[in-house]
Amino acid sequence: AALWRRAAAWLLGLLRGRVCVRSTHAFVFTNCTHGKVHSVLETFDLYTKTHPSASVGPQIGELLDEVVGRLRPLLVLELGMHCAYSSVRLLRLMPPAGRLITVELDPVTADLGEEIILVSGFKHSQFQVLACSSAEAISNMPSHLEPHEKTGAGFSLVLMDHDPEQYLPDLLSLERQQLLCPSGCSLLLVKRDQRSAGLGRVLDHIRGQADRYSVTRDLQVLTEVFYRTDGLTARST
Ligand SMILES: C[S@@+](CC[C@H](N)C(=O)[O-])C[C@H]1O[C@@H](n2cnc3c(N)ncnc32)[C@H](O)[C@@H]1O
Repeated sequence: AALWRRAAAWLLGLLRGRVCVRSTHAFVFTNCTHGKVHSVLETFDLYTKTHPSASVGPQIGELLDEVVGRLRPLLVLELGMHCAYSSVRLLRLMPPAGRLITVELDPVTADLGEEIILVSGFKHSQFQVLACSSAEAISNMPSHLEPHEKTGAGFSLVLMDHDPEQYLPDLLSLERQQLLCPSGCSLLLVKRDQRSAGLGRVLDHIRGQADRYSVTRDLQVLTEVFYRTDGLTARST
C-alpha cells in the first residue's frame, strides 16, 4: 500500500508538472555511465527535455563553465544544490586542488545530490555537502573549512541558487565573516524570478556599495558580480 501511495504521489507530481528530486535522481543514476561526468550532464539534459526540473540547465550551465574556466577557483561555495547538476558542472572545470562546498536545505535531496556527485567520479576530498540552511552553513563555515582554508583567502566563487529571500542576508553574513576572497570573488546570482523582492534587495545592496562591488554581467537568467576589498583604504573597509 505504501508503494502504491508513493507511485501515485510521483505520478500526480508528474501530471502537475512538479519537480521531483527522486525521479530526477533515479533517471540520472540509472541511465548515465557511472564515472563519466559528461554522461551525467547529458543524462540530466535528456531528463529535462521531458520532465520539469529545478536544475540550472545547459544555458546557465555554459555560463558557469565560462566563469569557472576563467577564474580557476580553489574554494567555491554553492547555495542550493538540489540534485547536483550545477555542482557537477562546477566541479568538472575546477582545478584539481580546488574544493566545492555545497549547501542543501532538504536532507533527502542532499543525500541524493551527493550520490550524483560521487557517480560523476568526484571524490570526497574535492567536495563537501552540507545538509542545512544556507544561514546555518555560513555561520558555521569555519568548522567546515580545512586547516589551510581557514588561513586562506576565502571563497573566490559563490553561486546562489537557493531562496532569493536569502540572497541578501547570506551575502551580508559572508561579508561579516570575511569569507569572500578580498582580492576578488565572483558572485553568481541565479535569477529564476526577475520580479523577486529578495533579488531586488540584494542588487540594491550591491549597487549601493560601488567601492567593493561591480556588476560584471547582467543577463536575464543570471547576474555576475565582482567583489574586491583589498584596494580599499582601512577607513572605507
Ligand atoms: C533551484 S534548486 C537548485 C538547483 C541547482 N543549483 C542545480 O542547478 O541543480 C534550489 C535548491 O535550494 C534549496 N534551498 C532552498 N532554500 C534554501 C536555503 N535557505 N538553504 C539551503 N538550500 C536551500 C532547495 O531545497 C532546492 O533544492
